[in-house]
Amino acid sequence: MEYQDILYTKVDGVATITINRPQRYNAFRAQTCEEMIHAFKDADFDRSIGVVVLTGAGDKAFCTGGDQSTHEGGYGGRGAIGLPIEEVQSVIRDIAKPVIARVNGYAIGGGNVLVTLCDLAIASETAQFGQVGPKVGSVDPGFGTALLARVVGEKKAREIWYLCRRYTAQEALAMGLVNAVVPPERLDEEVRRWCDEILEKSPTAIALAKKSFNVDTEMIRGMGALAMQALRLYYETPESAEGVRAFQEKRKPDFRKYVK
Ligand SMILES: CC(C)(COP(=O)(O)OP(=O)(O)OC[C@H]1O[C@@H](n2cnc3c(N)ncnc32)[C@H](O)[C@@H]1OP(=O)(O)O)[C@@H](O)C(=O)NCCC(=O)NCCSC(=O)c1cc(O)c2ccccc2c1O
Repeated sequence: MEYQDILYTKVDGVATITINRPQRYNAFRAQTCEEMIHAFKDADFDRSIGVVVLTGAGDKAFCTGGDQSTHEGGYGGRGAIGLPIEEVQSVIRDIAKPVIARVNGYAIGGGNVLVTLCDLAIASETAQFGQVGPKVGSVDPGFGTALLARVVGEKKAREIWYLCRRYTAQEALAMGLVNAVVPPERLDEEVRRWCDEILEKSPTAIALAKKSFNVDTEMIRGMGALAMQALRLYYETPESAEGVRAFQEKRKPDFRKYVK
């Protein structure tokens, strides 16, 4: 597969997938998801690879979720919402190798979900985290909500989704969303150090550990699949459209008339 939206490199046992859409703050569209799925599978099948790093191009954003400029009641590609994001989420969990999020900037919306899903996360001091779904007419009521609650606790996860605030890297560390925070100039070195420590370990033991960690939260995948069908219907409503339009028009959304 020829990649347009991602960069994919392999160096000394580490595969790095970089979402390469800095002009869109590394938001993903359908094409980006297809390429990420392909690259993760390649890394899984490649016996020279022991760890996968997921990151974003540039220093502004790790990933800001779905590309709102391609969102018109759906994202126009494959799957229930026109974006096979549930397959990206699944492949991160399913590959037998640890995935480390190298969080170099904004991890917002679906980008924050990716951080939640990665086995480990190392953030630059400049990174910012948060959810925006209820502000922009969307929600990820699967791994986005339920797995987040497992990672940061119920109260914090509800705060993150209901208030849509932004959190600093230090706050993300305190809530357990990331494993380490370093100055931006030390990010690559720190990520490599963590990768090298993993690469020294038994790959079979690591794979068994990863798969065993997944078991406890596996039912969330089913919840997410159901949610995608519901989201398809939600995206067709004026309420969801108001959120997308407000983001595109750089104004506050007006959802009050949709209170049930
Ligand atoms: C990321 C921000 C907090 C940055 O704010 P800031 O004020 O610093 O900068 P701007 O807002 O001016 O943004 C700069 C520039 O980037 C463009 N941009 C940023 N994010 C996106 C995006 N996601 N899509 C398209 N473009 C984006 C922005 O338009 C500006 O471009 P200009 O040309 O105007 O300069 C802030 O930008 C922000 O809050 N972004 C919103 C992010 C967003 O709405 N994301 C989508 C949420 S929905 C989602 O991600 C999602 C993901 C999933 O995985 C799901 C899975 C299952 C179900 C649902 C899912 C889902 O809904």
